[in-house]
Amino acid sequence: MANDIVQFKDVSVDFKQDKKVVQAVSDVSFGIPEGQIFGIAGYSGAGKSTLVRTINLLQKPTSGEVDVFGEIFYKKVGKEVTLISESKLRKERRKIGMIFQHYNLLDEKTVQQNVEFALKHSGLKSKQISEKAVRLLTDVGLEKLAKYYPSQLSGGQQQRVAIARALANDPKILISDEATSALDPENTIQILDLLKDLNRKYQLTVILITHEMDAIKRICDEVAIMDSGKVVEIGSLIDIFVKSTNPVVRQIVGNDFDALSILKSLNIDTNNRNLVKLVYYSQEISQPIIVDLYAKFNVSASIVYADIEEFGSQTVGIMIVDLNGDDAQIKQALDYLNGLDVEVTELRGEA
Ligand SMILES: Nc1ncnc2c1ncn2[C@@H]1O[C@H](COP(=O)(O)OP(=O)(O)OP(=O)(O)O)[C@@H](O)[C@H]1O
Repeated sequence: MANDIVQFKDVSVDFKQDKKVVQAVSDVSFGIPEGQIFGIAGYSGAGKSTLVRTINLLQKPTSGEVDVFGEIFYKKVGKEVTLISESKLRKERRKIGMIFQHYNLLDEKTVQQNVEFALKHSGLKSKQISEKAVRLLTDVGLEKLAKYYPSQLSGGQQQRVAIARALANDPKILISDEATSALDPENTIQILDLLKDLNRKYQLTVILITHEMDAIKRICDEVAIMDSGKVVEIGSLIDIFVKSTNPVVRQIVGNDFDALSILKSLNIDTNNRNLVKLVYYSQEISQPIIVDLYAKFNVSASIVYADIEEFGSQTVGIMIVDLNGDDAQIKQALDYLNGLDVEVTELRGEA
């Protein structure tokens, strides 16, 4: 689409290992909209890092096309290759920052010098470089630690230095490849929230590669699920975590909203019961539903399972209820729920 900052078109990457060929990425096509926090999730070995390394051509595709900033960076159809020039690629790469699980800081340099090092080829004078480094360290909340050495910092603080360094050349895209995987939960949350702040403040497109679903749920706008080199499904958090029925996606993102798996794990048979799944998008709604169904339709709803989860700023609730009452009134009750913007799925006889 026109506002995609990255577009993959039929991208494949093969690696030759001994006599075997490993297809790390297989015919992947999708776009990453500018200004989004876009998650790429999947198990280890799914091809996430390899795919993302094709953006700045750290990895050339075996076939397919990668467009970045609206330009063809690489295109290979048959034997014909179109490739961005070496000098242009060098310039464009500065607009693509990267952070990883390992911080890769220079131990013998201070925090500020680590950031300044990334500005060596920026064309700025040394005073401007210092000022910019201090500004970047302020952005990541480390201005007070500018004179410290990496070994004196916690993992979360070191990752903040790596983020400041990745932002040194004012990138338009920040690729985060498992950047929170080695951090404890508290530092993970702080780094994720920092990425979100930077995304908002600088309209920075963030590509978040992770196997941590909580990270995706906390900050991503959209997510692509990868498995065995392929993209299995792409969508909003609600599309993927709440609505997807793809078994591979469910296996990767969990079954919190998959009624049949929930019932199976609770050992509950759907036959001979009026089990209904209700999904709703507001925290206040669950209690009134139960009360309303009885008051308005004389239908009693006993809760078999209930959960509420946060997806960014969106709250989503799920209840599985067993309805008891007159058939006609149950039907009216379900119609009523549909009208309340509650998604209703009848589960009778499903498993
Ligand atoms: N340079 C390489 N040479 C050979 N095989 C490779 C190379 N890089 C990756 N692979 C293989 O390609 C597949 C995809 O790897 P990739 O690192 O992209 O997956 P991933 O989803 O990012 O997983 P992880 O988070 O573990 O890195 C794996 O089977 C991996 O072993």
